[in-house]
Amino acid sequence: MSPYATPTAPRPPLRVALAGIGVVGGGVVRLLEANRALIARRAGRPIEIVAVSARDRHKDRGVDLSRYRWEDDMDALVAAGDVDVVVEMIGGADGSALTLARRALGAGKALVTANKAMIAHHGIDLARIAEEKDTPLKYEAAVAGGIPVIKAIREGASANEIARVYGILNGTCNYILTQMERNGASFADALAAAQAEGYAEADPSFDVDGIDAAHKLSILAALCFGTRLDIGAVTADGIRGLIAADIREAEALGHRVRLIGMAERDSAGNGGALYQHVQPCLVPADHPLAYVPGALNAVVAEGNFVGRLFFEGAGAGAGPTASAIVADIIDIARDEYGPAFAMPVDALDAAPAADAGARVGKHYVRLIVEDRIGVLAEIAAAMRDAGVSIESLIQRGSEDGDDGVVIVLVTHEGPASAIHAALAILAGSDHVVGAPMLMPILAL
Ligand SMILES: NC(=O)c1ccc[n+]([C@@H]2O[C@H](COP(=O)([O-])OP(=O)(O)OC[C@H]3O[C@@H](n4cnc5c(N)ncnc54)[C@H](O)[C@@H]3O)[C@@H](O)[C@H]2O)c1
Ligand SMILES: N[C@@H](CCO)C(=O)O
Ligand code: NA
Repeated sequence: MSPYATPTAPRPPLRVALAGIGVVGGGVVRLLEANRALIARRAGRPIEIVAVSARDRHKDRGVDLSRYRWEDDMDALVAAGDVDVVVEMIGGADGSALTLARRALGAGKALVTANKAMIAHHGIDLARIAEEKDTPLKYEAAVAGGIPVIKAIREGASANEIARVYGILNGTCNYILTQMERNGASFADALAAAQAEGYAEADPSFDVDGIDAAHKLSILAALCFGTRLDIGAVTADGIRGLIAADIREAEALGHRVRLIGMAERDSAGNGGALYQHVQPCLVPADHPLAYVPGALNAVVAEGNFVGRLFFEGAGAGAGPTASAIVADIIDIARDEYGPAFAMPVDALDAAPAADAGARVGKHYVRLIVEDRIGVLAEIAAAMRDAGVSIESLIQRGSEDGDDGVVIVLVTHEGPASAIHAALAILAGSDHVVGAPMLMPILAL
């Protein structure tokens, strides 16, 4: 039948079961209820919640679940004959979420998930089951929340070879950084506020240690480069080590600090090796990424015909995440789906990991040192011995509550491995207090 044809009989409703009714699950219930009529017109048929399941039936979630069938046991969602789509919003790479996902796909049901940890670790396995069962596996909400970036790259940019993909992939970290930058908030207070807003993972160390962004980056890399997901090849440094002085010094240097995930083909052409790294970086203050505030995310993809694409929008929170999940459900209702990673699993290549230490660029190094004669000479000697050329060096007074003075170095272009070597030398110094902070200065 032509897709333009009016169906002779109304299409039956698409029947959806929701597993995990927390921040995201509550948002999905609210969205499906609020936009029910519009969604039915766009999807060509009604979308109905037929069953819900979570850990605690009696928890107050601010949504009325009494009109939906409650299942204590998630397996019942898979076994039910009246469920077409299972929506997984539990979280965690393994455990209940993975068991549910495998069983749902194995039973030939469509799976929609917001779970980047699970997709990053098990996406290939799950995509294989989906292919074998000819059923959809959709995960728009898993990467950059409400930004339709999976759809944009998988479909809109599918004609392009993509050389590089990068961006702000964690709403919690961006919220913390902008709170520190704009309001002088402490790290702990800003994190608590992000948690209260529902942005953070159940264990917020996944956010602040860069792990959540690494999950998302690995998924983007697979999509952009046609490579097999390899979370083990992604290195991640988080934002725990940042202090207020880093935010100030970055500004004084004409930059802002952002947690950036970047995946790129090795320009040295080492058999298509892939660089995949998450780390706090100095971004030029006039680059669009520097203007991304709060829990927003942004993704930049560079295609060989389309050029630079920039996507920005809410990366976390109930509403935006629900928007992405329901868009996936609508695609399923329209029978619009294809391979999860834009090509069949067997067509994806394995890409070796590129040597991150060989990457050349300018770097920001912040040290806290004892205020005594000879310390600057010691730092300069460590840099010289490791082959690091210093462009500028600033010494500031002591940080509140700290004994030492703050030294900020900007290096000339050089390999990251040389700076690591210099910092390893300085780690042996009695005069360096605490851990240094190293950030690439991006030239975007
Ligand atoms: N919060 C966000 O902004 C956001 C955005 C994008 C993606 N996500 C992802 O969405 C998923 C859910 O996140 P959330 O913020 O809604 O979490 P949440 O903690 O608010 O909700 C999780 C839900 O799963 C249930 N649950 C947890 N463990 C369970 C188990 N073992 N068995 C049965 N039920 C269990 C909980 O009872 C709760 O209802 C995660 O994968 C998260 O990474 C969250
Ligand atoms: N904890 C995640 C949720 C969205 O994936 C974040 O802060 O970005
Ligand atoms: Na998204």
